[in-house]
Amino acid sequence: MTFAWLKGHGTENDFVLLPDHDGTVHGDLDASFVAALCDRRRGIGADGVLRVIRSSAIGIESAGEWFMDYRNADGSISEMCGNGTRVFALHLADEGLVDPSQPFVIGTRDGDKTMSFDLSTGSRGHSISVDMGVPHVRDVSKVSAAGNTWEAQDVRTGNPHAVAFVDRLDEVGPLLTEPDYDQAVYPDGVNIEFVVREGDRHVAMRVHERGAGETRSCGTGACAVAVAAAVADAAQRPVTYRVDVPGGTLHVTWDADDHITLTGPAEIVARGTMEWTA
Ligand SMILES: N[C@@H](CCC[C@H](N)C(=O)O)C(=O)O
Repeated sequence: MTFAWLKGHGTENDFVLLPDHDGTVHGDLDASFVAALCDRRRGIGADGVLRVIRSSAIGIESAGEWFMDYRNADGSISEMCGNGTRVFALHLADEGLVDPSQPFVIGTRDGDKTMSFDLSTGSRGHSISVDMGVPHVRDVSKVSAAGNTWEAQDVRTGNPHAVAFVDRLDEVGPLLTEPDYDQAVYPDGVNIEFVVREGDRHVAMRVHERGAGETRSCGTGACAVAVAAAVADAAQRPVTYRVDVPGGTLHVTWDADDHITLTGPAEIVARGTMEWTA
């Protein structure tokens, strides 16, 4: 099989994009194929795959023509990827498949998301916002790493997150293995964020992602972190947090209508075709 691919990232959370508009190229998108593509030694290398497919072709109801079929680096499916939405939207705009001068909708497994480009700087794609919908704040459980245990706020931003405020980001160790968490609270696994305060409405985080390990950024995670910080701060909404990640900076606004908006950059860095023999 020969297929086209692109490589992009949002604050260094990187993705292989697979154009497959009618679903005829990749079929069911096999998990072992996704894992091989994402492998940083024997594949292209990425934290996840974004298949670009028509909503009608994947059979999921959406007001948007285009569906972000997201897969983690290990081949597992997640409901949502915040950084992925911006990279996906930039690709659609680059290919002339959407008009970036107007907000437009893309489909995801967490429902429809409205994308908006800030074209004011003239550098299209360098500031893209996504309406992430309404977060769900649940209970507190515990997470452990490097011999330490912290309380972690359960926040759902389309996918599950455990947000732990720590004194220093290096006290969680190298995060080469998954931190311990309460499997009764997160039976389907969890993305775990470790957060420090940097100033007023300003935090920094590291993340261990379900299905990908430690990554340089996580958009849904940044949203969960901002929500956890706003809850801890008893902040009046609307409120905006700057969230520094190892791969850059994101901004998260939690509005009076309860919706969260994630804003950050996106870039397409490479493209090619690949011969694949199973
Ligand atoms: N990096 C993503 C989140 C990807 C999905 C996550 N690993 C999960 O399994 O839920 C983001 O930017 O949100």
